[in-house]
Amino acid sequence: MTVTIPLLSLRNVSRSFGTFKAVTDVSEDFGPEELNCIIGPNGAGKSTLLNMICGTLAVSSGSIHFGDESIGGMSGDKIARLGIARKFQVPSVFPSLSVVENFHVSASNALSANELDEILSTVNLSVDRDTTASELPHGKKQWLEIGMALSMQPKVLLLDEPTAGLSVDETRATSEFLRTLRGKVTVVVIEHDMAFVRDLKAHTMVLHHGKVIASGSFEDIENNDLVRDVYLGRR
Ligand SMILES: Nc1ncnc2c1ncn2[C@@H]1O[C@H](COP(=O)(O)OP(=O)(O)OP(=O)(O)O)[C@@H](O)[C@H]1O
Repeated sequence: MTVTIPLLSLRNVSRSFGTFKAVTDVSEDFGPEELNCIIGPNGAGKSTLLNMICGTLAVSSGSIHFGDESIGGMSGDKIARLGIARKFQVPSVFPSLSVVENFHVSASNALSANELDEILSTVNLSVDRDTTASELPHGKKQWLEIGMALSMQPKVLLLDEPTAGLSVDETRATSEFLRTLRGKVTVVVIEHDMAFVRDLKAHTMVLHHGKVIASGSFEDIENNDLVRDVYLGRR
């Protein structure tokens, strides 16, 4: 029997703001090179959880392990250097640089021509390689930023609403290319768009009022009565 050791492991992770508990006792494992999704209504604690994983916010209690390293209290820079890359909801790119230059600037180690081509092709930007970032439409800026995070050659890629502001076709293309990352990098995506989450076929965790109310395949989640109640607004 093969035992998969989780790459990222959260145990009883909590975060309070004053007396308000934004995240309470979250325990979850993210396996190596798996696709994972975190969903939940507005204010459920999704971004707070991601912020704790990448070191933007300290945990109030509980532990976060990356491999066998405890990263719960580490600075964001140190966590990034260990191999956890984060893309925020609003694209932040170098507007006057070309797509390829943006990738080179983001790379932690020099990218070979093959690595560069692979990233360009993954995020559908091969034909735009020499386009100045400021001239890209919003959707391609989102992809550029995912490419910039991939240029760091991370072990974990954290994405906060990568489909924000994208068209239906762009959203579908995004889930298609994220699926190709399975087997290459551990991906954790926060999303609101249920069609996208269904398409992604990822391990899905549902947060509600800061607590995990369900975790499993998207089919399990979709058929879970409590999750349906939460999304239909009955709780
Ligand atoms: N710095 C902060 N100070 C005080 N309260 C905060 C802070 N950051 C988040 N919160 C509160 O914590 C709760 C969880 O917020 P969070 O942004 O993590 O939710 P979310 O699930 O990502 O929501 P959304 O889907 O709307 O982005 C919210 O009630 C929010 O107002």
